[in-house]
Amino acid sequence: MTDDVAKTNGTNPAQSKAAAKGAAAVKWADDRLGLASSNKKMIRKVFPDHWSFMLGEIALWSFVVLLVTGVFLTFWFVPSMAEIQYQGSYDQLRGVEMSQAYATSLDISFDVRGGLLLRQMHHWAAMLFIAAMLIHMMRVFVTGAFRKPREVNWLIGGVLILLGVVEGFAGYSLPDDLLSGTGLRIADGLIKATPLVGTYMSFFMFDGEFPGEAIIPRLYTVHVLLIPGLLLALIAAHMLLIVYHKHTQWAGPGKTEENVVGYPMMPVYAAKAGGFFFIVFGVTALMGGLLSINPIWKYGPYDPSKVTAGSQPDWYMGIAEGLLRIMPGWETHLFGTTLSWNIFLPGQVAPMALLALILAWPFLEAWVTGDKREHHLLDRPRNAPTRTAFLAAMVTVYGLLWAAGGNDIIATQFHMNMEHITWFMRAAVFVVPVIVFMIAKRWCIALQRHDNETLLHGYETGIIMRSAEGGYSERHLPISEEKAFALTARERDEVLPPASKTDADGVADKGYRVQELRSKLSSFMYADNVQKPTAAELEEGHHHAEHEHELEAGLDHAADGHQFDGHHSVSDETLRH
Ligand code: HEM
Ligand code: HEM
Repeated sequence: MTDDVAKTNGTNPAQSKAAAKGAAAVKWADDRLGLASSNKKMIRKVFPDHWSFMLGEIALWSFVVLLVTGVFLTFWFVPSMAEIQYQGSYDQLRGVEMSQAYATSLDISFDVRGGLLLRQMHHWAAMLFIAAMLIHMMRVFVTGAFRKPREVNWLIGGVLILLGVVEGFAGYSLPDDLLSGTGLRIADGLIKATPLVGTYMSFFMFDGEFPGEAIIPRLYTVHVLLIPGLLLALIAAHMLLIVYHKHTQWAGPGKTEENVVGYPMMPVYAAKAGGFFFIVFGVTALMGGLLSINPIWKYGPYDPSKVTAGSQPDWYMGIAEGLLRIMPGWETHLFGTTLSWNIFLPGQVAPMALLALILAWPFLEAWVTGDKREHHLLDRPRNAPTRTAFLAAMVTVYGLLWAAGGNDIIATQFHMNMEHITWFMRAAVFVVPVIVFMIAKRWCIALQRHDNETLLHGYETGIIMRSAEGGYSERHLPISEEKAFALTARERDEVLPPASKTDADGVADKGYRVQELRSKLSSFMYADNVQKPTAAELEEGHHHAEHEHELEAGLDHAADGHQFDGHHSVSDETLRH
């Protein structure tokens, strides 16, 4: 800054005076806030470029849209369950007794200018927020971006997704229409199913018997203050950790575990990210303007004696719904109380167990491999077949439960028996993910093999050559150095040797069982993987290719300009890996 001022000093006195004033102001602020030095670093912060890094940003910007539209909604929404008579402009409900929360939600939809747009934008942004988080989480998982040093950010992410879902559910409950109340009724059932303390918890939450008068004002505080505050704090921590760790990158020439290659924050990345905010805002505005969502006027106010046909929860609740629908009606009666496993297991235990398993995966992987190094280069999904297959299995569980949540719709649309669908789903959620796991794992391994083929023998050109003897063969050409580098920029997987019952001195090893489990998991996870070719194999591959080249020398013209240059198909740099 002072350098710039000195330069201007020499040129124009009027300008230099203004610049000196500006510098003084900046110095004043910097002395107190220390921003200049930290900003200097931030400005030069490098961010690698890949489309998949956009997913976290979609989550971020849709959260901003939620904050902005949510604040507007608070101007008109009254979170009260006090009964009033609706007198707004929606004819079909005029004169109906309803809560003030429902009446003001109707007002926002019909009588506040732009209100429906904002309500719908808010709701679409909520859908997008959770979808973006989930897909972002999958990309982090499948590329191994959760490895050291990013495990804490992975766990923060886990809390973010959980809070996001609860926040969405709380929002969905606020308008107090029939769908809201039906959702709350399910939540009440889930809470009551907690063994021993369930009823007390429900009474505590609803301030007495369901539905009571307290739930909407309470959910309102949770929805506009508590959870947004927590989300904001955690997102800030998430971002700070990304800056601190630096972003991961894909392997390629010049990109190592020690550097980050990409665009600087200023001006490129800031402009890109800033522009992206407007795209996300624009898309949600378009959706809010054009696509109807949650038409709360359709079913009327909440009435515990009514249920709606055809009501659907928001998409992210689909799996909870599916779990509840396929669970057999198990109950235990003990000392005059009923333990409702039919609700407790699918409603609380199963979703939490699934989330815990996914969140624990990085730690499980690190324990099995014993790898304590930092990783800044991403794994190609195929190079971690077990991890990728596990994700495929989880997505399958999710999809099946989602379908199970719509078993009534499947039954009516496809003229099927609902009982049959339920029975099918009960078996399918255990069997199909295992099959998917096996297929996905073999698929990854096949792709690894394909990579090795390409490295050793070049890529298939589709050009069929006829030899002097009359035989046909396909022409292969070497891949570029960049590609060869990227393909070989991975490590060999090590499989732990079987555990031994005694240590080196023949004394029984106490940790034997744990070591045995670890080595079994290690061979389950890594033994079938195809390792990248060794330097010697690559060398041999290219000699072989050269030999072929000599044989084919006279027939070379068809390969439209590509020179077969065996020496360069595998560079020295590649061999280093
Ligand atoms: C409110 C929700 C979230 C927001 C706003 C958010 C935002 C971001 C952004 C902008 C990035 C950098 C760009 C990118 O890699 O996409 C990032 C990276 C990351 N996020 Fe999130 N995220 C959220 C939720 C999650 C969740 C649910 C998880 C996982 C459970 C997660 C784990 C991570 C990790 C491990 C990184 C570092 C990845 C790397 O350096 O390659 N995040 N997040
Ligand atoms: C992650 C953040 C958020 C999510 C996922 C979310 C989700 C939702 C959803 C799904 C609804 C139901 C909308 C409908 O009636 O169709 C809703 C309603 C509402 N939200 Fe949010 N919201 C979030 C943040 C906020 C914030 C930060 C505020 C205010 C500061 C807010 C204020 C409201 C209000 C006042 C309503 C009731 C309006 C109405 O339904 O008529 N929300 N929210």
